[in-house]
Amino acid sequence: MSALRNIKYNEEEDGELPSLVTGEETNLQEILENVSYDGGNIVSDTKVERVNKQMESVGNNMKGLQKRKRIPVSIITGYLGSGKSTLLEKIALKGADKKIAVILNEFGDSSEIEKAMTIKNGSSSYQEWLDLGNGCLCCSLKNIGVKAIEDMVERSPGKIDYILLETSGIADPAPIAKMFWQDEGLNSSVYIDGIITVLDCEHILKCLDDVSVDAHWHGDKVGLEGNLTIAHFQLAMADRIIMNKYDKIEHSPNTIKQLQKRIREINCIAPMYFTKYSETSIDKLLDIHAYDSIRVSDILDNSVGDGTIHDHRMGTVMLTFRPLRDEEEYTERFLKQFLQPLLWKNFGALTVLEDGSQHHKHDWEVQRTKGLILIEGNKPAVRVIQGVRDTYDVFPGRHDDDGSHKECKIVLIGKYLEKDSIQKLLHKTLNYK
Ligand SMILES: Nc1nc2c(ncn2[C@@H]2O[C@H](COP(=O)(O)OP(=O)(O)OP(=O)(O)O)[C@@H](O)[C@H]2O)c(=O)[nH]1
Ligand SMILES: [Zn+2]
Repeated sequence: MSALRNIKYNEEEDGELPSLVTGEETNLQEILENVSYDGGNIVSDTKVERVNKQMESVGNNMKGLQKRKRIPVSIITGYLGSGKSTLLEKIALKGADKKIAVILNEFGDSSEIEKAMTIKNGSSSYQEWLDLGNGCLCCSLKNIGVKAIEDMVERSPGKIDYILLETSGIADPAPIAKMFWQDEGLNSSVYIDGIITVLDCEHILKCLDDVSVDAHWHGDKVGLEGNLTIAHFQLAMADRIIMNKYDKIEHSPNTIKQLQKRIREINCIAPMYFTKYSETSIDKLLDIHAYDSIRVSDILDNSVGDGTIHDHRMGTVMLTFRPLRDEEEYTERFLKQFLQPLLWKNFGALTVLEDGSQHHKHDWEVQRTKGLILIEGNKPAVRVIQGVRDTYDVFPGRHDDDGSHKECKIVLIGKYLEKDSIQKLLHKTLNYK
């Protein structure tokens, strides 16, 4: 940001000063009309113009700075009793040098109030709390939550480096993640950095296999349609998976293997960490940029497995395909004829059989989309696609320096996805031979 130059009068630049005006001159009016002056200094118009330009660029830089100082929000989700609060406390302790605001979104359980929202600033902490009352962000309290977060950021300018938002144990994180995207106001002051899902190693398999729709878990009804539980959604949306309560399974290697396989079938891209009492280093959890373009290539590269579906209820589909020929194929074909039908028309739910009858399969739904799209042609470009349910955003990507990416890659995590129908649609759209 260029410092403002001094605009005091100086002879060579501003020409000679008009003779002193005593007020007794007969042609006083005429003299005054010929003098141009700016705020007490008599300087040339060019200088005034130059200063205004500088003011403008300083203003833009300030806005840019303001813009840059957006605060990352990490959403911490996971089943009741999985260890979310334990994780929060660990992060707050380890992050004592960082200024962290913690927001709790419990089901109006007043005992949570003492765990109020704290902004840890070294030793002292500001006790303020955000009570979202009886209900949860994912179902009904969105706007209150958005407003409260905005107020909090306004109230403490420069005092917050990170926001950790703990959802209630049976909240679906997708609508909460979308809220950060869709709300212009929020979009200016905060951004969603990633979703951290805490699992209870001892109970999670039982919960995922609990097919009776009215399954009870800790006394809360959580069975959803089609034998899916909230745990499926919390897992599908995870950008980091904390396999907590490892002490409960550490002596049975089979359980550990079975657990890893099962979790990977649902979400094969999020890094997984086994922990005891949510003990893990915080640089694995903060600043992960899971929702913008910075890290998407390594996220896609580190995905394990081939993304074939085992748990048809909720699984990951991963497709790699040739770079797109040009901008037109990207917008007219890839976006309009592949991605949008996939996200918006619960494509695949309704299939017309040979005899013309309609066969209504389970409604399928993409929970999370991440894509790295290479566009060739005379204006080569890289696009990063980030999606939550039916909302997607496109960011300019960066050609990796070593040019290791030769193909496009897209990962979809969702309900009842069928890899071959999606593959067929893609091949048809890009008329693969
Ligand atoms: N054995 C064992 N217990 C744990 C571990 N982590 C947390 N706990 C205990 O599990 C219980 C629940 O932990 P919380 O951190 O309150 O879990 P939570 O997800 O915040 O629970 P809700 O807020 O009710 O959704 C507490 O008694 C913790 O001490 C662990 O790794 N091993
Ligand atoms: Zn909810």
